[in-house]
Amino acid sequence: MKLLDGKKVSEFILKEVKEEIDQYISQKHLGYDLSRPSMAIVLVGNNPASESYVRGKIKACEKAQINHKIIRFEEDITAYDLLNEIKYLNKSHFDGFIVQLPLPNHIEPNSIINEISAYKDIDGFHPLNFGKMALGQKSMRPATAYGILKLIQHYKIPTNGKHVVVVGRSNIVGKPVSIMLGNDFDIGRATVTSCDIHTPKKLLKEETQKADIVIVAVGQAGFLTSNMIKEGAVVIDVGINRLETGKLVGDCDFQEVSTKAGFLTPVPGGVGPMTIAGLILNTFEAWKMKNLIEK
Ligand SMILES: Nc1nc2c(c(=O)[nH]1)N[C@@H](CN(C=O)c1ccc(C(=O)N[C@@H](CCC(=O)O)C(=O)O)cc1)CN2
Ligand SMILES: [Mg+2]
Repeated sequence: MKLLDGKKVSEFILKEVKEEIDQYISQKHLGYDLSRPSMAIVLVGNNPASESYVRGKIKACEKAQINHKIIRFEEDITAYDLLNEIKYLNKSHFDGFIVQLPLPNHIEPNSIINEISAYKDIDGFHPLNFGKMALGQKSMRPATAYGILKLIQHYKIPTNGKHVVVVGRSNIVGKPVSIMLGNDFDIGRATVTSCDIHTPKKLLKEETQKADIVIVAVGQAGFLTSNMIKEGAVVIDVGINRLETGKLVGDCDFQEVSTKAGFLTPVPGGVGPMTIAGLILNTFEAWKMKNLIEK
């Protein structure tokens, strides 16, 4: 079994992005002095997991030399005030921004996401970007799904004509990764089956046992066991579950699955860092679009 080292691949991507930015700036595209890309992160409340992910995003910005700012709000901010901040950020100098999820229960996330300028939506969550992604058009792509495709690409794992089973259909992971792997691109052209936590376990097992690639994103420790996969399968574990012991685990029974899978992402160090790499790639793309480097 080979580990798919998301930590290493993400470091590689951040370095590459930094160097490409350096190059564009030194070339003075269209004769202008370009400033480096910039991102803002809106963080509401003090959810410890969100704090940790945001720290990861800041570290990645530092490595790629992307300017960054955290904009913090108290847990009890109103949806109205948060929307006003979004409207301000849409017009600001930031090339892109995100609203860290989850939001407090009194704020409906779609009412906020839908107001983000599609040009600055570096999470790729806005309906315009999601729609373009689904149609196979150039767009900002949901960061986790984008990161998973980059990981598959890095390890030269074929997807063309392969059977992929995605377990989980959230808007930020399961749904976009299913669509992207079914699109007509090099990293795509797969036969994709979309399942979730409601798929009867017997049917789910029949599907996953046939899969060349299983992507599991359900948020349940120990959900995917070795009797659910075929020998040599590629297993991509998107889960992040913190056990009572404090240990961080994915959705796979790692010990079991690692004896049977051909490739497997660890948790931590697999998909998580690739999510952040996807965000950095989107920021780079938003910056290039703004500066007319790419349309
Ligand atoms: N606005 C967004 N909110 C959320 C997203 C998102 O893409 N945009 N995704 C998740 C959380 N997430 C990014 O925000 C995220 C999750 C995990 C990691 C990560 O690097 N995990 C590490 C372990 C970190 C730890 O020790 O806690 C790993 O797997 O190695 C990065 C980003 C929900 N919200
Ligand atoms: Mg999902």
